[in-house]
Amino acid sequence: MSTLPPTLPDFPRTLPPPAPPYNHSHGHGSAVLHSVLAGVLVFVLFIVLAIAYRKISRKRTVPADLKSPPPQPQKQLQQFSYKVLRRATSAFAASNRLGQGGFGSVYKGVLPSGTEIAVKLMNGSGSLQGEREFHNELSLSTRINSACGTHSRQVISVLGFSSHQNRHRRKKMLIVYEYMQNGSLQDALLYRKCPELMDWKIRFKIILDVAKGIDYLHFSCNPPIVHCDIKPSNVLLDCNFNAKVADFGLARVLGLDENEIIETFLECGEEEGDLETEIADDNNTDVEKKGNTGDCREENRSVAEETESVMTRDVVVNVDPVSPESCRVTVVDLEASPSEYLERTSVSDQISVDSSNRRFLGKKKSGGGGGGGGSGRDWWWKQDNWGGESGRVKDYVMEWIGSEIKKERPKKDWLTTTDPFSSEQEASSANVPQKKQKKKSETEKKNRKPREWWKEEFCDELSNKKKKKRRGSNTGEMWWQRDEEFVPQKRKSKSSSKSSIDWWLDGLSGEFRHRRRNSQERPSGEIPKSGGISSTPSMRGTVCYIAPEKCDGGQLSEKSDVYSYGVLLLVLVSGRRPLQVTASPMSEFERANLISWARQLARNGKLLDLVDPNIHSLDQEQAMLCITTALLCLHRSPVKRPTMREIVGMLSGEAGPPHLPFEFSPSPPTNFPFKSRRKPR
Ligand SMILES: Nc1ncnc2c1ncn2[C@@H]1O[C@H](COP(=O)(O)OP(=O)(O)OP(=O)(O)O)[C@@H](O)[C@H]1O
Repeated sequence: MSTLPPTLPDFPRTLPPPAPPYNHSHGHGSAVLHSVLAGVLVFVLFIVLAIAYRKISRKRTVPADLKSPPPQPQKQLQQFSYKVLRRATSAFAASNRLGQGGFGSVYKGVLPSGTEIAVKLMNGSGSLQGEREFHNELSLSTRINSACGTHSRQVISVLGFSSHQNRHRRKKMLIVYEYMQNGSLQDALLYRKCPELMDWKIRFKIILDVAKGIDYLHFSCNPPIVHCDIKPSNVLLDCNFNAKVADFGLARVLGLDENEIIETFLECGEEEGDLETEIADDNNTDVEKKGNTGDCREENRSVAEETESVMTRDVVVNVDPVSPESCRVTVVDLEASPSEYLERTSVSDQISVDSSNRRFLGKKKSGGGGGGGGSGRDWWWKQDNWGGESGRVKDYVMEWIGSEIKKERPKKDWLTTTDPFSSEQEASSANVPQKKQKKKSETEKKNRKPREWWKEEFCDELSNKKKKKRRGSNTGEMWWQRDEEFVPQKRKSKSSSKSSIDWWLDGLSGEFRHRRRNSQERPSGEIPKSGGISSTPSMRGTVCYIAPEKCDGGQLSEKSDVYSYGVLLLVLVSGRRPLQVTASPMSEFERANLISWARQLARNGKLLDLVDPNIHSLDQEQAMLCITTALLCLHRSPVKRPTMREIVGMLSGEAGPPHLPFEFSPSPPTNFPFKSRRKPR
């Protein structure tokens, strides 16, 4: 019997739908798509990162041609802490004060290592110009330390700096220099009258040292550095009277913009003030307010000043950067009210000029003047131009001469003796009522402001003399009128309209007014920009020492230092200031302007009359050499001045002696009146 297996329920035979046949090409495509997408993403990310990286790295690395100047101050100069410098100078004690400049005081200090230093404390609060000078000086010093190769023995060494800001955000900027035991040449020669400087050998060495120092800046530094403010107070003397050129606050690197030089220094780190330093700040302010009471050098100076017949006082110079022709000088005495100051005006040979910020600075050299005044010469002042009480250079000199002569008038009325009207007055003096009248008018006359009486008496006298001269009478002619005769014919005819005082002022580096010169007279024949606008952003220098072309919109060049060096040479040989009236007689008045006097002596063949009578062991040949070189340096045209290298050659005897400029040769023109000093090779 067969049993059939039970039939399985008839399940619907539904098979799952067949899996879609595997599409090989589709799967491959999406994988490719994914990988492409990922690739694009990576690529984009890479691009973004690359751009970001480039941006960041561009910020960090400035192209080499835009970097200027390469040396960073922090790397080159030591950054001292304010505390260290404060301790070194006994909290800037008055007894340690060495002197005062335009933007602050200089103090003597001793570092813990025993090194003697001089610390210039620049009070930067509110003075942008002070800050700029600070950075400029640091920058230039770094450059001199690094870029100019071996440091010159004739240029001051800057050891370091400190920039400190206290809680009240008052900025103190300090520069540390090597200490120069004999201070500035100005002090040593003109105030202290150091006996050592009466030795010709030492004077001549200083002359040579300064020339070498400037030569180093012009020829060993690349690009050359123009000091822009060569004057006796910027020449410092060490214990052996070796001279060094100092103060680079106004110096410039040829071809570099001032801002480029300074920029790197603006990022200098500033120390945060702590309580101790702030207390010191307060003390310091007191010290500065009290002034210098214990410095024996200051005492010497004031004694010297009392004995001097001419009091000196600094003035403020305003040079408009837009129109340099409006070069103005203002005589300021802070102790006098603006209306008073004219009465107390005196001579100045130390005027710092800077127009970049229209800030003006000056420092008083002595009290006195027309009637008392301050004690001690040190003060500093900075402020914006205050209008009203200013005048042109000519006005200033006229005022100054006026005040000088006024002082002398009670003794000798030398001006009125040549006055054609004075004799008439004297003739009528027998008449008593007229006498009273005369007395009254004389008191009125005496009470006039210098400007007024100068104009009335002196200028009237000049015009009378001129009238006389035109009529054929040459008697009583004044020397500055004769000066015109020595001007080359071409110039003379051009400038016939100039007043006589203009020629006098010309000798005072006062060619401020010779604005339109022909292009050949300018260095490299460059043509002045229209409107007389200076190609340099600011004009800087010291009146009497500043080269005429600098006030004339001329381009900055090494030759302006050469001019200033020429004035310094004359000051060193003669032992006097460039502008000085020492007594009332006419003969002394003629000597008031050192440059004009030197030129006049050269024409008369009496160069040696210029030599300081206090000098001993004089080498006449060297003295003649110095004065002749000075006259060459003082040439009106910068291109005709010798270079500092040539000057060093002439003075050291390595080059042939200079020839007296033709216009100064006593007729017939002769060669230089001494033997060749050329060293045998
Ligand atoms: N390194 C130094 N060693 C000794 N004395 C110094 C030193 N530096 C400056 N002095 C003294 O301090 C005085 C002031 O110097 P500073 O350079 O501040 O001003 P200045 O050159 O006289 O005037 P200005 O700032 O208007 O050019 C100098 O005249 C000098 O007597």
